[in-house]
Amino acid sequence: MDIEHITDDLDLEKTLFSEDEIRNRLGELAKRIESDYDGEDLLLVGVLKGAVMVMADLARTLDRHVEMDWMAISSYGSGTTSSGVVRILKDLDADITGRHVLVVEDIIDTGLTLSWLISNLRSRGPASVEICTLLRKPDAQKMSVDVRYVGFDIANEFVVGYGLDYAEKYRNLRSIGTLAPHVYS
Ligand SMILES: O=P(O)(O)OC[C@H]1O[C@H](OP(=O)(O)OP(=O)(O)O)[C@H](O)[C@@H]1O
Ligand code: HPA
Ligand SMILES: [Mg+2]
Repeated sequence: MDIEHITDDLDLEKTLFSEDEIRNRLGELAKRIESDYDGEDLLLVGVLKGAVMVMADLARTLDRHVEMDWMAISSYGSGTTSSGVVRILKDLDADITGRHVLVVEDIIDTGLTLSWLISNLRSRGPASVEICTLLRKPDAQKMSVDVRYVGFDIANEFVVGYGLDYAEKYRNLRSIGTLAPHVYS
């Protein structure tokens, strides 16, 4: 019995996207990315920790050279205050001046994290900054974010798996789903 089976049985209410569905959709996005950046240098920037799975699978699906770098940021105020204030915990190793940057994310929820991050990256003088996110919640967005590559638009409900956590758990599920009510109580 693998770990996904165990946690699926106990804690997931419904599965939204299976491992296969995620893989297929990333394959489609990868084809568009290959074509859009044909002949260009490309730096993928993953946002820790949630983007780890998307980054690992997207990067391996891309049939071209890419560089990978990571940022860790801590968001404040995305709950009641909605201030969108963000602190950098780990900055990029790379200087992105003049480079094509593709930010890789697991989810855009309110949009506060990415709207802050994109303006921060733009201030560094890159050739371009675009976003690839596996999930987006259109009904939850407080800040509009211009996203070039979206895996799936989903309803405004809390999801876990494939990098997405609830209190740091469930990131290692292979599929994405919602949690059963007993988990929250
Ligand atoms: O659009 P928003 O409302 O800003 O939410 C999206 C952000 O929230 C999650 O990160 P989180 O802060 O939970 O950190 P994690 O990736 O380490 O789980 C997710 O990975 C995005 O980065
Ligand atoms: O729905 C979500 N699940 C997990 N982490 C998140 N961070 C923002 N939205 C979510
Ligand atoms: Mg989280």
